[in-house]
Amino acid sequence: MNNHQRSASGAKTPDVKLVVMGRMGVGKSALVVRYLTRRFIWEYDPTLEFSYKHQTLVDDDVVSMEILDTAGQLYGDNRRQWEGHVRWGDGFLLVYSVTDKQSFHDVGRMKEFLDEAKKPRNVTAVILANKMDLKHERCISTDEGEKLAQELSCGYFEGSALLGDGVISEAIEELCREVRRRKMMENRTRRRSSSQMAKQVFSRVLTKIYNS
Ligand SMILES: Nc1nc2c(ncn2[C@@H]2O[C@H](COP(=O)(O)OP(=O)(O)OP(=O)(O)O)[C@@H](O)[C@H]2O)c(=O)[nH]1
Repeated sequence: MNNHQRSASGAKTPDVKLVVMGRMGVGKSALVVRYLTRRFIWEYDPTLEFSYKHQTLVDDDVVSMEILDTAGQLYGDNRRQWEGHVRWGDGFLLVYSVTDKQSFHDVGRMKEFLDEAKKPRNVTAVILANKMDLKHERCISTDEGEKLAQELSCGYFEGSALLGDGVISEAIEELCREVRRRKMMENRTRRRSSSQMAKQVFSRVLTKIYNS
């Protein structure tokens, strides 16, 4: 895997691991770099995957995250590598370009792939429609985007890495919130079942003592 590590803030082990997915050229790298640096860079090496560590405030809590900006197709020879990404990730940002119909259709396939790979757990994902600045080339409407998001049970955001309208931050914060909420619930369930188990063991021991 051509996966390079870059640390944007020297962050510690991440609380939240995010994977950015989407068809080639939809603007994944532009969005991630915009989020981390507030700058727009026109060209990136399309063959490379990068992961970035970052810390931010979400609802007044410091959250450390690692963001994996993926590259390449979901299917074919890379399938194993993708399954690894999916197992690694807690939350998924599914990006399409409003100027590229195929990238819109790919979102459904990506979600299907995630659901399959994460079974039986639910997948935490949001959809981000990018390149909203290209109004004259737009071929996917807001209604279509919202409908898809509803069908796939994902949050929906639309914006532009070029304009840097803050939408990428909103989408990432929403993902962080959802991932942390899920983790908290899972921990609570785990704690509850281990304390129930401890109670059962304790009561079995007491019964044995009582009967002997
Ligand atoms: N007009 C406009 N162009 C954008 C926007 N976001 C990205 N681009 C351009 O779209 C092209 C592809 O952007 P990338 O960020 O490399 O896309 P990617 O999804 O990471 O592509 P791969 O790494 O090949 O999968 C570049 O030329 C970007 O400058 C946007 O919001 N508006």
